Amino acid sequence: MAGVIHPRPPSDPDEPLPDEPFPEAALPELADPHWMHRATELAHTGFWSVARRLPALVREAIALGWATSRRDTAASLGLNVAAGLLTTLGLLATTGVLQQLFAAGPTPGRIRAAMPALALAATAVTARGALTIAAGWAQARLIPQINYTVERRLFETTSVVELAAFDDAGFAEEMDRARDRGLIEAGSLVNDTVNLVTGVVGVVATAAAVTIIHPLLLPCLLVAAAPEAVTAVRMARRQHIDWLARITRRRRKWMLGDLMANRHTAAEIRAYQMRDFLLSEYRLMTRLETRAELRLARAQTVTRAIGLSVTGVATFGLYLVLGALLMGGVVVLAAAATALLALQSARSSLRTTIFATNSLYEDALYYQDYRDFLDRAGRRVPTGGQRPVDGFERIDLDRVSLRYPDTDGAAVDEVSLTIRRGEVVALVGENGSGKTTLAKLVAGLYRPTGGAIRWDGVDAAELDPRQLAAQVAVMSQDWWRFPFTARQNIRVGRHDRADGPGPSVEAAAREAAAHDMISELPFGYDTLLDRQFKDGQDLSGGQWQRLVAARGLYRDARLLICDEPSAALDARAEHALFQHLRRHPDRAVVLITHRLANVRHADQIFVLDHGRLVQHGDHDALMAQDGPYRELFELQAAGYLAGAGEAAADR
Ligand SMILES: Nc1ncnc2c1ncn2[C@@H]1O[C@H](COP(=O)(O)OP(=O)(O)OP(=O)(O)O)[C@@H](O)[C@H]1O
Repeated sequence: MAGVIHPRPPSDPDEPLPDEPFPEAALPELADPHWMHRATELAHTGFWSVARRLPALVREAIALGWATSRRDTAASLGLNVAAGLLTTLGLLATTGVLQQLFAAGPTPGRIRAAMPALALAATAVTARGALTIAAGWAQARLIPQINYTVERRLFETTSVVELAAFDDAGFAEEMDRARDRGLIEAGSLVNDTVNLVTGVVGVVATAAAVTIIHPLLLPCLLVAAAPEAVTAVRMARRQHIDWLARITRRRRKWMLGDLMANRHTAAEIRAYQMRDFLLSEYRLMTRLETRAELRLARAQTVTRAIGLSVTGVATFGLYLVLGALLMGGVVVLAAAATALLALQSARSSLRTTIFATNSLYEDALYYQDYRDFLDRAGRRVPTGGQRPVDGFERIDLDRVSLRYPDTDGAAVDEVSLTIRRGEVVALVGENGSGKTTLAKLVAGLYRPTGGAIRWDGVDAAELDPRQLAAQVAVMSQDWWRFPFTARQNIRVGRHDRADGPGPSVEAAAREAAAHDMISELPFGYDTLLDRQFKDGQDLSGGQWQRLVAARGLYRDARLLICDEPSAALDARAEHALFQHLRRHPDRAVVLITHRLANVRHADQIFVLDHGRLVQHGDHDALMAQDGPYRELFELQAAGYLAGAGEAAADR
């Protein structure tokens, strides 16, 4: 669908819509959601193909339930089966009651004779009700547990897979698919399985009772119940396929609604006066949606009317057959009356079975996405080595390269350099030259696709990955605004650190020039930094960056990587931060910045160009050379000097 621009519907919202549909009316540039492939698969599968896959699906669902809670799974299924047996018993007891009531003799005597069967029927109905309630309770307990289990499994996996997996478009899409629908469908899969079992047990129990009463009644009952079952299948599938066909449009309608009622878009929508445009698109979507709903309602009414007519004829036929059997003395009156009662029970159980079959198949398709994703993600969990690591004297990069998936060239190309404890090392270069990628390689976030990184002579791949990560703090260029309090936002830098060595939250905030700013917040360090919650506050970009710097300093790691740590800081905050990024005997700092004044005092400056290391030395040595460092430095310096000159001229 992507890229196909369909004809636009009338822009005037009051103009009548022509008959032919506009499937891509609003926002035609949007492609279908990735999980639509399952919807299409479903639309093209017939009911009987679905039914054939049922045993495997039921096995899968029961295994999932069993792994989550044996007790609740056994109770959900066992109690429903027991309730089905009581249905049979109830119907048989009812026949007994009717036989006594229709027997010859005075009425009081017949009622007395019917009492034992009546008591049995009442007990069966009551016990059946109690079992059904208990089964419902077990089912209600089971489903949230399953939802929780599959959700936990997913997040345990997504949070441990290697970072490189997130650069793989296929992986990201599978993850979205697993999260979007796969998660929700696991609970439904089990729920629908229990419903299916309940429906099938109901049908079998009714059929058993009818067969015991008289074998000839069973085919009569099946023929009478069949039209309603066929109508239910047709209506359920039609409704489902129609629902699928409208998903894209409903999604667009939801997106338009979200644009008009969203804090983040409110300013832009007003600034560009987009209201009328968005409202007209929304109205159009609503009208198309209403038209589709009416079309479905019309079709469903026709199907229902035909179904009911055929059901009426079949029921009438059943009456005729029962009449003939009665007249011929083949069945007694009581058995015929019970058959009519059984018909109601069979119809309701059949309906449950059919709906559950349809839903179960759909659930299974989406649940498969979840399973596929877990398999794929499981293969991308870094294994790492066993060797312990605690600090370092030197980290050597030996012809290290990294090529991102689906890209032509290497982002980092055979770079060799050494970082020593106690040093401040700067990475410099134009946009896209590979600085951030190189820093992530040093931090162990990516594994090199070529060359090796050695910590005191040991290949990083042999080191325990958790211990290695504990040595590193990264002040990232693209930090996230975590919706926690200011204190938590700093503490997550090393959330499991007990009071002991390392700066306190406040000390780290002071070093990053964030303390005063945090103290001025309404609840100080306990202010929640997310406006979407009560009493939440927003920070400016620069204030957030101070907080991120405080987090990095709080982590108190042996290797501190600062990727543009001051891009959003004002001059005073920047000055304060760099006071704390100076040499420290126990740690090394890798600094990436475009503000070259900040790298002047670095022990080593590495200049990158298109992923390759093109210059190396300290500031004085690099300024003495005619290379890119001096060129970039002088360009920046000239900007400042020109500004100073103009300012002086203005005065
Ligand atoms: N996740 C990724 N997937 C694919 N390519 C990427 C990814 N991240 C970066 N790149 C590419 O790798 C190259 C190096 O990017 P990198 O972010 O390391 O540069 P940089 O020197 O830090 O740039 P800047 O100064 O703009 O921050 C660029 O061409 C970029 O487009």
